[in-house]
Amino acid sequence: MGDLETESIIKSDSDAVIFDDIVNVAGKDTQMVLIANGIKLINLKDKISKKEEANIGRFLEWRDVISASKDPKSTGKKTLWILNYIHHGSKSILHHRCLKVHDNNGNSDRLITAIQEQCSKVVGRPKKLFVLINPIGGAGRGRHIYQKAAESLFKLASVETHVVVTEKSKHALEIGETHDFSHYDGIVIVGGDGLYQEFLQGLTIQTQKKSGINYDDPNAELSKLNIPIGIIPAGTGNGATGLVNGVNHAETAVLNIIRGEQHRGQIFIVHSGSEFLCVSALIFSYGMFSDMIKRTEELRWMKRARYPYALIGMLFKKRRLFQAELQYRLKLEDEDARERNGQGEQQKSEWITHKNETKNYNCIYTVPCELVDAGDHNILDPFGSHVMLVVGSGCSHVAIFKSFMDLSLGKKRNSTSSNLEFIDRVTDFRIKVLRDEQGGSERISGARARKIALEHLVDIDGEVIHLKSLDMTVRMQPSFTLLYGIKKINSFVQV
Ligand SMILES: Nc1ncnc2c1ncn2[C@@H]1O[C@H](COP(=O)(O)OP(=O)(O)OP(=O)(O)O)[C@@H](O)[C@H]1O
Repeated sequence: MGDLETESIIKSDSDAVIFDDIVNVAGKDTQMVLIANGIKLINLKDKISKKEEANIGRFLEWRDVISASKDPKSTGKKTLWILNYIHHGSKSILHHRCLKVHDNNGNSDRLITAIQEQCSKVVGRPKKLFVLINPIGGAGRGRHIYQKAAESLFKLASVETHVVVTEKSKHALEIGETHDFSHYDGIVIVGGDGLYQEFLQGLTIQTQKKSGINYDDPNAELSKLNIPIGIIPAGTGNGATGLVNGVNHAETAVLNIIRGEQHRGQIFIVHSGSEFLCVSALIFSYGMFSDMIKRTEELRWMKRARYPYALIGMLFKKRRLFQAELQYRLKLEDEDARERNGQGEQQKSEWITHKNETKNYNCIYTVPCELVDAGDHNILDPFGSHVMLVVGSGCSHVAIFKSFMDLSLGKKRNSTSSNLEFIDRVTDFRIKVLRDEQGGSERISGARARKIALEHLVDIDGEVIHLKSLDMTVRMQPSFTLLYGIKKINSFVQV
C-alpha cells in the first residue's frame, strides 16, 4: 500500500486511533499506531533500509495480522514481544513473518491485548476448524504437510482444530455426508483434487437432504453450501487449491484460511439419466480425457510415472469417436449487469442444439470457471457464473490437449479449427450418447467391449466415474460453494 493511501487512512475521521506508542523495531524507534483498519508503522528516524521497509511494511491490514504475543524468552529491561503477520509476496504467494518489537514505555501488555482484540474481530477469520487429511494422497505426505505448514500457524492465530485422518477410500464422501459441521466456522481439506471432490459431494448431499430437496431431479433448485472450505495441497493433482489461492502452495493456503477472506464458487452438478451422479469442481470431460484417466488407473503400479506415460500414449493413439447429441444453454449477455446489481437469479437461453452433421465427437470438456479476458492473457475465475465448453468433433488429441493447457495457463487462443470449438457463456449442457446397436447380446469383440466400457466412463476432477445412463445433464451452479481464498478478478471481498 502506498504512502498517500496510508496517510489518508490515518487522517480519516472514521479511523480513530486505538493505540499510539513508540516502540523499538530492529533497533530503531518506531511509532506504532493501531487504527480501525490496521497497524501503521512509522520509522521516526526514517533511516530504515529498503529491505526492512519491505519486511516491516508501512501499513498492515488487520486481516494480515496473525497475532501478538510476548516472547517467552524475553529477559532484560525492555520486554520483547512478537508481531506475527502475513507478507504478500509475488504471484499471490503468502508468507508468515515475525516482527520483533522491544517495549520502550512499558505498554507492551496493553498493545498486545489491543492487537489480539482486533485480530479476533477480523470478519471471516475462523476460530474453530474441522480438518480432514488424506494420509495417502500425493506422495503420502498429507500428515507431514499439515504438521509443517498448518499446525503452528493455526495455533498462532488461536484457531482451534479438530483433525480427522481418512481411513479408507471414499471416507471423505461419508464424512461430508454424515458429519455435523454446525459447531465449526470452516472446513480444511488436506489432500488433492480427488479428496476435495469427494468431500464436496458428501457435503452437497447432506445439505440437500437437510433442506428436503430431491437432488435426483436435474431441475431442482439446490441449497447452497454455507460453511467455508479451505484446501491445503497434498495430492498429485492440486488444481482446486491453485484456482482459489492463485498458487499451489501449502503455506499460502493456510494463511488464506487465517485471513478469512471468503468467496462463492461455481461448480457443476452432473446427472446421469434421472439420477444425481456427482458434483464437479475442477473438470468435466467426456471422451479423450476420460479414456486417458482410465488408462492411468490401469497403470497404477507405475506410481506417479503413470501420468506422463498415459498422456504420451494417448496423444499418439487413434482417436475414439463417439456419436452424440450435444445441447447447451447460454447465460444471456444482458445478465451480467443484472447480476452485478444483485437482481435475482440469472436468466438463461433456451437449449441450443450443437450443429454437427455426423454427430461424431472425440472429446467434450469444460472446467467450472469463467474465462475472463485480462488483456494479453486470460484468467480462469472459479468465482464466476458461466463456463467455456470445448468441443472436439474429430480433431487431433494433440489439439485437445493443447487447448486444455492454454486454458489452464491463461494463454489466448490463436487458432481456430472447425472440429475444435470453444463455446463461451455456457451454463448447462446435455450429452446424449447414441449407441449403435450392432452386436446386441451376441458375442462381441474385445475391442468393441472396451469401446462400450469407455463409453460408460466420464472424467470428473481427474477421476473416472461409471455412468449407468449415457444421457448426461451438467448444470452449472453459480455461487454454490463458499471458499477461503482470493479473488483475482477484482478486489471485492464477500464475507
Ligand atoms: N485412507 C485412505 N485409504 C485409501 N484411499 C484413500 C484414503 N483416503 C482417501 N483415499 C482416496 O484417495 C483419493 C483422493 O486422493 P487425493 O486427491 O487426496 O490425492 P491424489 O494423490 O491426487 O489422488 P489420486 O492421484 O489417487 O487421484 C480418493 O480416491 C480417496 O477415496
